[in-house]
Amino acid sequence: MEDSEALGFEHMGLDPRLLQAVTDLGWSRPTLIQEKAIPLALEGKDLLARARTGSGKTAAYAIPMLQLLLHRKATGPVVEQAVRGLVLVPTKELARQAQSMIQQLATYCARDVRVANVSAAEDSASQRAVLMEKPDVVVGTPSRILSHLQQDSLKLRDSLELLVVDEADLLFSFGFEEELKSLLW
Ligand SMILES: Nc1ncnc2c1ncn2[C@@H]1O[C@H](COP(=O)(O)OP(=O)(O)OP(=O)(O)O)[C@@H](O)[C@H]1O
Repeated sequence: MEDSEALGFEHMGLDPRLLQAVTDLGWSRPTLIQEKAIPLALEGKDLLARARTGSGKTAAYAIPMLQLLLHRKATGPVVEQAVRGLVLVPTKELARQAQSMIQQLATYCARDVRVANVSAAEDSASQRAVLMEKPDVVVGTPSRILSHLQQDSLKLRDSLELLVVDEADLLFSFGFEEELKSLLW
């Protein structure tokens, strides 16, 4: 956002650990999509957002997701560790990129919010082991997520609170529609 009236990260009510990560990344101000999306997502609104490539969409969903999870852990009743956030992406490469970005933003709160990419190249057994630890956020392609749901290595029904469908147009054009439906309905 080039406008001097832009709402800076420091005025979004973010956890200082997230602000520190943003500073370390050298981001002095939010991009337009971040400025618009983050406050609404923090209010708990459902969003459908569209912006050109490279406009910072990953952080636009990752920052509020991390903030909401941190806030819940800091202020809510103590609840069992569970997968509360799911990020669906169309390809393994995008899963890697999304996880890497989320992980960078979670650098200073990695103990409180754990993020796992189930589409990483490891075998299914290693992924099951990761899922047994109940990471707070799981990133993956629909086919991989569905396969873990079917094997019961991933359970979302009673715990999922935050869902991101990243690159939704690609996800649908890759023919994931049926998998997405079985996942989400
Ligand atoms: N507020 C910001 N200030 C400066 N750089 C930023 C900011 N937010 C994100 N970036 C950087 O912009 C680049 C693009 O971000 P990102 O990959 O999230 O964009 P995207 O919109 O998701 O792109 P794509 O559609 O290709 O996935 C990354 O290198 C990221 O580190």
